[in-house]
Amino acid sequence: MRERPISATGLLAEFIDAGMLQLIDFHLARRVGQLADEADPRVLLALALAVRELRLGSVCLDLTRAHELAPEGDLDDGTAADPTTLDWPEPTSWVDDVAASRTVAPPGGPAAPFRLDGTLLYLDRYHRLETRLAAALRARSRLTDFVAEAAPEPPAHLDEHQRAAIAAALTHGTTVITGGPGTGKTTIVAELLRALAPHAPRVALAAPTGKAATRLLSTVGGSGGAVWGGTLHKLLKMRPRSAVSPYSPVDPLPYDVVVVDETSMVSLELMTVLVEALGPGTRLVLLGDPHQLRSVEAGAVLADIESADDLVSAPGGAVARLVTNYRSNTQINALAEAIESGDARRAAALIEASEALELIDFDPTTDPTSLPQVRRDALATAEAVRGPALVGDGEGANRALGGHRFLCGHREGPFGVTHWARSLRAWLGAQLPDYGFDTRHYVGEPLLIQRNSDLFSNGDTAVVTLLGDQLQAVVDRPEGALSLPPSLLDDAVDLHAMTVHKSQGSQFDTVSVVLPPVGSPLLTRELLYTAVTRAHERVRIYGSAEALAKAIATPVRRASGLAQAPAGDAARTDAIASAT
Ligand SMILES: Nc1ncnc2c1ncn2[C@@H]1O[C@H](COP(=O)(O)OP(=O)(O)OP(=O)(O)O)[C@@H](O)[C@H]1O
Repeated sequence: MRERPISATGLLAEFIDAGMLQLIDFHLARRVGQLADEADPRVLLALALAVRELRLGSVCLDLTRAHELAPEGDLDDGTAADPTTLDWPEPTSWVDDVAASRTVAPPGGPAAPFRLDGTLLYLDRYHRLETRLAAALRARSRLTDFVAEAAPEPPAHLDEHQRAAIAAALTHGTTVITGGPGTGKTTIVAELLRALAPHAPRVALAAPTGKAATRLLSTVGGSGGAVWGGTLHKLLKMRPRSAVSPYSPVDPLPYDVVVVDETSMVSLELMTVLVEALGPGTRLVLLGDPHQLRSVEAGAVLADIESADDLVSAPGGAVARLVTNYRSNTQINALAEAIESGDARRAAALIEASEALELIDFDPTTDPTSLPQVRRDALATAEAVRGPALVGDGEGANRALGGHRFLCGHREGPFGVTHWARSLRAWLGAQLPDYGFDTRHYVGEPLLIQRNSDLFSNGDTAVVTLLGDQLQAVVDRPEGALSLPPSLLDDAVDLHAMTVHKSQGSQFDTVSVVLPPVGSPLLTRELLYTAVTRAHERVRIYGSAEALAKAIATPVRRASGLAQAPAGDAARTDAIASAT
């Protein structure tokens, strides 16, 4: 039985019991209701669901589609109820009741903790962020200073989409370049910066993670001119957990061009701060793959911008799409396309027909290392890493580490990283001499770094290597291997398996994906797509055919009003004026 406070009764109790609301959602809605004398359970339900949706990454709740929401978690105890059997309020009168509540105000209306914009219910702060971002992007789309600029002919070896993307970025103030892995996003940034060097000498290359920023900098940093590289937080001089930057249109970022990689991982808040920090003379180029997993915080900004007609649009803005994956084999590309388009039957047929693709069902109650393919991949990778590590070749060990990776959707439980990494290490410890001690470092130990420093980035990997008679952690850095005493990486974690989330931006020859089980909220199309597209030669999917089909049929729904915000919406513009 789920925990439920005695203050929750009636409708709210029903939704808590069904796994649709957590206690935090309930308490927040109830407190706001108390402060504003709001006792209507239908209104409190709307507020609580809006809080829940924000917690899960949506910017708002569409009241007319609330009945499509699924319960969260609690897979094992079977207490999650079928949400269609719940007593959902009738949408039209629900919207009216919510609109009439003192807890809620319309866009541009008086101060209130929640805003109702049409049928979208927001926490006020997120409505303001969305309004500010839409206004800032639209204002940039009206900048025409770059439009007439003479664009040199892009290099002939690039494909037509890549050439069009470079031409777009040369002649627009804001350009969004989307494309799956290996479609040449990084390649064209190098070409773009070369072409821009005469007019745009001050360049900033940024990304949401330190690792992605370093990778971009090392790949394209040598294209000429002075190039700054780092995380978006560093670029914007934002303190941890702060949403404020000292930069603004009055005192903008001092760059001629700002390029952002891995934009799909950028939250609504961070994107708003970024776009508002740009002066009219600064070009903005956003790169990313909108089909990958979204930011940890609320928002799906890249996907919203790509799908909206007028957020980044002519004359000052352009969206360009790259399509050809030059890195992965064609079967992996075809599988990724089938996943992306929601075609589970085609995905299953491709897996059935291809040598490079495998679906392996497994029993979660048995140890993962009871599966022969798991044992083979784990042992082959550990031996390939340990060999060079034993003879002081840290770079070779890191290269071998990129040969294969176990990726899990879950962190905990039988499908999770902790369980898989622990059992893989224990089994390998029985196969290889001096391998896999819990208490001290060992030769060939694969590590995942989880914090940023001046020397390394969160997400970097390292292998413990025997250098002379010393154990050193050799960190894989884009600019070259870095040797450190392993004690400096004591907070790094075991890398026999990692989460799909953490794998974003990385590539491996072979990927083994451990799918979450049917019923898990993490079993989504984006998770599977992200995992599969990390591989360029071979993919093994550990999970049932049902879980595979379910993942492909379940796109992450992140509600936001960004893509639909009507152009020139007076109410929204007024809201900005009153908010700032
Ligand atoms: N037009 C092209 N012809 C041949 N090879 C290409 C072309 N464009 C890119 N490549 C090659 O394809 C590989 C992938 O390119 P790149 O790293 O730029 O893609 P990406 O979109 O940035 O990938 P990811 O997002 O996965 O890092 C590189 O080895 C690059 O040299």
